[in-house]
Amino acid sequence: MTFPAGTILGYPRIGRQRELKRAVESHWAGKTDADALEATVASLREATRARLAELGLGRADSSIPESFSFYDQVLDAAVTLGALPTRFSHLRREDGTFGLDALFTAARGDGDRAPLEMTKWFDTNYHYLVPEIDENTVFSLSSTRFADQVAEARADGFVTRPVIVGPVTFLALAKASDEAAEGFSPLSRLADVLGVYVELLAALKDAGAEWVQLDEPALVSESLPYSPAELAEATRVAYDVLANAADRPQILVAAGYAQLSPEAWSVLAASGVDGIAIDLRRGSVPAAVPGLDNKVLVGGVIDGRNIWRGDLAGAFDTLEELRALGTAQVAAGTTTSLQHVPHDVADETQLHPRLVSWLAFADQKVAQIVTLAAGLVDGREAIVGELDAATAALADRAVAPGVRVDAVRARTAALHTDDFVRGNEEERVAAQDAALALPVLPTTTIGSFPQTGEIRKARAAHARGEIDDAAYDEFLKAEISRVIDLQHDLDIDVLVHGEAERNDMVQYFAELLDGFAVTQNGWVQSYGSRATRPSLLWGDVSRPAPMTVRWAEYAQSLSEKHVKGMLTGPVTILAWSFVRDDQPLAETANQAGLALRDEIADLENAGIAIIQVDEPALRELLPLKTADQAAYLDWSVGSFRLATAGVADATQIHTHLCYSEFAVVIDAITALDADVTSIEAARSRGEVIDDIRDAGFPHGVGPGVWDIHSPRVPSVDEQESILQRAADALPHKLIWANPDCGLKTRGYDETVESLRNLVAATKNVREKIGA
Ligand code: MET
Ligand SMILES: [Zn+2]
Repeated sequence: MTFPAGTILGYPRIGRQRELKRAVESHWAGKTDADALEATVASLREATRARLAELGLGRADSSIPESFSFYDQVLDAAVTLGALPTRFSHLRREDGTFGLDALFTAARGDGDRAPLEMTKWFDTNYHYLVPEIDENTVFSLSSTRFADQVAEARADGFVTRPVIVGPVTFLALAKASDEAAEGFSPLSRLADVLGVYVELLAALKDAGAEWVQLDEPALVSESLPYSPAELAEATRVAYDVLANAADRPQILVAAGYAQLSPEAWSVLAASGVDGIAIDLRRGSVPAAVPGLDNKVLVGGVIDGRNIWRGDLAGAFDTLEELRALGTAQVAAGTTTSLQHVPHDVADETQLHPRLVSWLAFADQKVAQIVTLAAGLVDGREAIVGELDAATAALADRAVAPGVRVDAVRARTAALHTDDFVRGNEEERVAAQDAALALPVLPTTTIGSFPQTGEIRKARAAHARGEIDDAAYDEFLKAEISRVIDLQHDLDIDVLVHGEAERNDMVQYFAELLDGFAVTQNGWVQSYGSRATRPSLLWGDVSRPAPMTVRWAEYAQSLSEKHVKGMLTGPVTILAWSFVRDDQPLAETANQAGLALRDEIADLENAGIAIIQVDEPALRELLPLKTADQAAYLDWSVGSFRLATAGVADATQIHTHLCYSEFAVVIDAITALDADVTSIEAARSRGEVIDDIRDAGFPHGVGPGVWDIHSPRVPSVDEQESILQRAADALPHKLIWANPDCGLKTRGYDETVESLRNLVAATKNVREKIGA
């Protein structure tokens, strides 16, 4: 059984108009029952199949992936393997399976039953749910969903290729449950999950699948708790069992996001699997190794993670190079699932046509795959017109106005090491102490206040032109003044203006900076039913005019206390946009850094004494390969320093990072040289404080005492205990009291109560430490 000449590793599942979001949220709200939801998503899958066939993928040759998920693909695997934590056992049905209610409850929690933890999927902004495994986890085939979807497609005249997280990646991404013994490693349960995968393969075959795709991106990563050698050995064990299963479809193992480790590559080549899909954008053509002669090799030459039309001729060259490895067949593929890009450039009506001609969203990438596949079958001559058109678009992009701006380039070229260095820390501390007159354990928040329906309505009305600029300004001023009054009432020490003017912490800046475009429909799933709309960073970045100064100045005019200036940092602006791929990220980051530096100078001149530059994405972009990490940290930290190093000693720079894996990037966080850093701490009840102490972190630090990701109101005691833990471990002078992250997703009732408790907790601790 051969493989099609071209395929994609997965397709966006949220729907062109975010139909999935609407359908599941309506179900969660109790407005639609499970049957209605199932019917809606079945029609969504039907539309996806029809669209992919229309774009040129074969209906019956397994080239269309079945990559639908209600919430997350790792959760789907956990449910199918029966591997939900015991706190959800009661949701198992009489026939032993888990239904939709179990899936959603594991994702979202239920009263005291905490949801599965969520974390970033490799170096993307997509979040998966972390399986919890221990010695006693019972694995058993607990859902027929994958097989049902194959059958559904069959009935519709399609032979699709189910996409499932593979056994090694499933366990490598899991964490030991709270019940596990100290030192337990989830991967030690490999032999036990394999039996279930064997059963699953048989069920898929029975339903009509001819190929199955097992995703094993763990095999590219050097950032997991297992070495490449351990992961390769697990791969050997796993695929020996699966390849020898008596009753199975052909197996394609897919490993995108970076170069497959040489160890895993050799193991997979020597194994009995039928195909291997590799990433040739972030990886290169691998070495010839024994066992390839009977394999299909899917060359990931179309980038699943960016939105550029790119170099199609170069992609075809790479496929031809792959043929020299002597595999049974070479097919054209995407590097990863297309779940990381929006659906269709054709849905954008406001973008400049010239920019549009350089872009490829998911549907355009499918068409590129179809072109490359035709070239593999019929020869380069057959597709030369398409290859040349893509090359011409690249050439046009290189010379278009705005892509390279001399004045911007002259500035980055003239940068000097001094531009990245702030004044001596001791002098800074003295100057800030004198200038700011803050109490011990100052209280503050991370920036945003609740984004009420009223705010969203006003923003939309303004965007539609229903209220004019003056009226919208008045609205925002009233909102700022309300938020300032509230903080006065709560007796918070360092205030914020609340960020009501921002639709999103990156897009707001993208709209005001040169070099960016924003989309109308470019939604990308972030987690569950949540999607973001990344901006397109296509040209040289500069700041035509101040972006936040007016609001900061107005807010400061309403208070005797300090109001923080609030900016998004250069690394996060890059990480949460689709960035240009025609120059090193370091150059783009410095351009953004300089734009922010100008903004910070203007804020300082306007009398803002404390300026916060958020970098929640600093950890996320950390390369998966250890060899690449130092260079990344160098330019990312550098761009933050470039943004912030121009201020006077007396101006206090804050930064905010919302994750607790502090230890992983502690040196980089120290090197940011911010005066104060706020981080996530509440979910682990302050565990990260020990890392901060052990590292001898020299700057101010605000370990979040309230987990804002949950609607729960943390009590005074709860917040006090985390703050007390900090006071016991760290010099009191360094500690700040604040929530975990911004409050924009919270409601006002819980916000006011939680902040009141935070202030009370802080006052209690101050008293105890005699401050
Ligand atoms: C994801 S980090 C968010 C920081 C931002 N200043 C806010 O409060 O919303
Ligand atoms: Zn945050």
